[in-house]
Amino acid sequence: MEDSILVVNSGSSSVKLALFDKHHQKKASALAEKLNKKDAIARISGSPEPIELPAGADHQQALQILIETFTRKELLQGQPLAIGHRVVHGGETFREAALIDSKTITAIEKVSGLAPLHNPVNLVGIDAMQSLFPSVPQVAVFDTAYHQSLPEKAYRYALPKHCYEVWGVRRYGFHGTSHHFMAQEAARLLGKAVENTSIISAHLGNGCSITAIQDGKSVDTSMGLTPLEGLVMGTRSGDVDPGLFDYLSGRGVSASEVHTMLNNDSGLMGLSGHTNDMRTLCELAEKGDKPARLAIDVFCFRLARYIGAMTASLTHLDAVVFTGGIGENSAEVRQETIKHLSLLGLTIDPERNQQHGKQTDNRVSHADSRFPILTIPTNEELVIAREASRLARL
Ligand SMILES: Nc1ncnc2c1ncn2[C@@H]1O[C@H](COP(=O)(O)OP(=O)(O)O)[C@@H](O)[C@H]1O
Ligand SMILES: CC(=O)OP(=O)(O)O
Ligand SMILES: [Mg+2]
Repeated sequence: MEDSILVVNSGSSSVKLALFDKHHQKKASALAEKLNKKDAIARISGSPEPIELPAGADHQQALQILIETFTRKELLQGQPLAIGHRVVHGGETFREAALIDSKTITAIEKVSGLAPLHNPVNLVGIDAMQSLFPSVPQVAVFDTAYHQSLPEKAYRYALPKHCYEVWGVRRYGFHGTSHHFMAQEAARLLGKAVENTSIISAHLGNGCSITAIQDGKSVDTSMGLTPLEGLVMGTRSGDVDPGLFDYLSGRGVSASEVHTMLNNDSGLMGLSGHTNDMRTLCELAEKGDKPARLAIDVFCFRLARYIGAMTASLTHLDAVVFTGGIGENSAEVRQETIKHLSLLGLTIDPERNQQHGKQTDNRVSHADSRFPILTIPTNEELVIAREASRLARL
């Protein structure tokens, strides 16, 4: 008898799948990447053999092949009990996860232009799963939902009122599923109730954002109307002067070219001219590559400025938390960032930091640090599986 909950996390060029049992233990996971490219490829975790995808395979094809592989390997027997999807932008409609029906899909479509790298592929994932498993309940878990607690002073831009009232131009915030999980995990590690726990949570993956969490609730965050604002990211610029549009248009660069530049060709990729992969950049910088060093420096300095800024939203602080592929694994990024924050009394313990806090109690801060600094592995898939179970009433 099948007891799986399937989680689908579609990114711009990749799709991640995870299978959980009814008790939310992970049974299997898979990743398909380089989608829509000649060398599209997939892999099931723990299996050494990659799965061949047809050249140029898209999200729909990749999902179908991965589900067939799960079924052939008897990781999935029959239909899952429920399917949870990560959906990046939920606008102001969704304060929490929602069962997917035609109304939910229309609402997701309506805000797709605000997360152009994410929402359209999230919808492809939903459509693919509805075709494969038409009678299974499906749930959308929104990156924006956790940030619906932002106070108005944090979510409004200083723009003419009608921008918000007519067009919904406001800060929404993203990676909420991960930041929410950080609040819960930090509370558990610190032995506190989440309602009394206040942290600064830095989610540093391909997309990067930082959130101030006061007493378990998001009160400020670095991403805005779209997932472009704020920190330096893999290929996204984060904050730039909006005067850039006018300046570059005077030099023959169209708005859509600037959009592509800021989303796809900037950030670590733009500064280094090599790659958006932080691990590779650290290796290159170690060998003396100057653009790679600069990319890391700009990344860490911007992050440090934001950690400082986030303290304005908090009345107390229990910990600064690092997560995401970079936050969990890069001792160098944590060290270089925290170096800028000695005025706040934050200090790193080099040995604990090298071990990513794993051999201790998740702490990478020095005993003298005014506030603890923790590394916590994020687990967006687990949160999505829990939400899917809850809404599907399993
Ligand atoms: N050991 C490491 N050192 C530095 N960076 C790392 C390390 N492991 C992973 N990363 C970086 O993490 C980033 C990807 O983060 P991840 O959270 O997996 O991304 P996504 O947002 O796609 O889920 C990449 O820049 C990658 O280089
Ligand atoms: C919202 C966002 O930036 O997501 P990701 O990090 O998956 O690109
Ligand atoms: Mg991610």
